[in-house]
Amino acid sequence: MTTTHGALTPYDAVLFDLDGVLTPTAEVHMRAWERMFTAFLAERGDQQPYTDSDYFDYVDGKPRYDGVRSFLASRSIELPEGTPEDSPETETVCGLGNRKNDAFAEVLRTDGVQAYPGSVRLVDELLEQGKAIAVVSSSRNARPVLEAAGLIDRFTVIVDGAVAAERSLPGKPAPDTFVAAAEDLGVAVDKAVVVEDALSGVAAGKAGDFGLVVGVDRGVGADRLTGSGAGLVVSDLGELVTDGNA
Ligand SMILES: O=P(O)(O)OC[C@H]1O[C@@H](O)[C@H](O)[C@@H](O)[C@@H]1O
Repeated sequence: MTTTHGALTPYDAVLFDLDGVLTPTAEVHMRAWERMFTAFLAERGDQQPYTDSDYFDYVDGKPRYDGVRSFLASRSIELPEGTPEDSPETETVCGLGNRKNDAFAEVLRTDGVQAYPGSVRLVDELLEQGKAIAVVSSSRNARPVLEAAGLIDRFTVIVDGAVAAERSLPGKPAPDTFVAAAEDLGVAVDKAVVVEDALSGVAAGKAGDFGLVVGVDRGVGADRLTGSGAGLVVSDLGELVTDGNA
């Protein structure tokens, strides 16, 4: 078995994905996508239902409209792109993405967010050790989610979907958002660790030649995370806490 305690010790910075890594919101995104795509396919009379595999293979970890585009392409469904201003009723790539976002926002409002306790312990230990940390998320909801989870004050560098759009950075699986976060922290990529639960995010870490890519297995499967480039796979970030025993 791979030793996890102390695995982060040689590195200066840790770049955390958010949904599914710090907070259980990957599940909320997943269900919101399922609700939207299931209704969309049913309206079209499509016989092949939307499944969790569709989420993991085409949507997970990617920016909102990239996820829509990627899933529609997998079913050879062509829709106009539209614009981010499209209303959720519009039958466009952007309209469908915004339709899903309404479902996500409703859950966030009604249920709130509790961070994974093991993830909070690791973040706090890294801060105590003086390591640099950042959040790198494809989501435009990253700040509200961090706020709802009570984590926002722990992070000075947050590269989210809105920042990526402002700086014209391509989303995961491209490495650019992680590289930008390392630059913002002033740390070289080979001294930084990427922590990800999505195949697209692990692939981004691998493509960016980061010192280590940690896969967090929240359902994708350890083999697939390793196959996409994870050097280490854990099921909870508490496994990486050293408690002074590194
Ligand atoms: O639509 P948002 O909130 O900008 O999020 C985009 C993506 O953000 C990622 O973090 C999630 O893994 C995806 O499920 C989600 O689709």
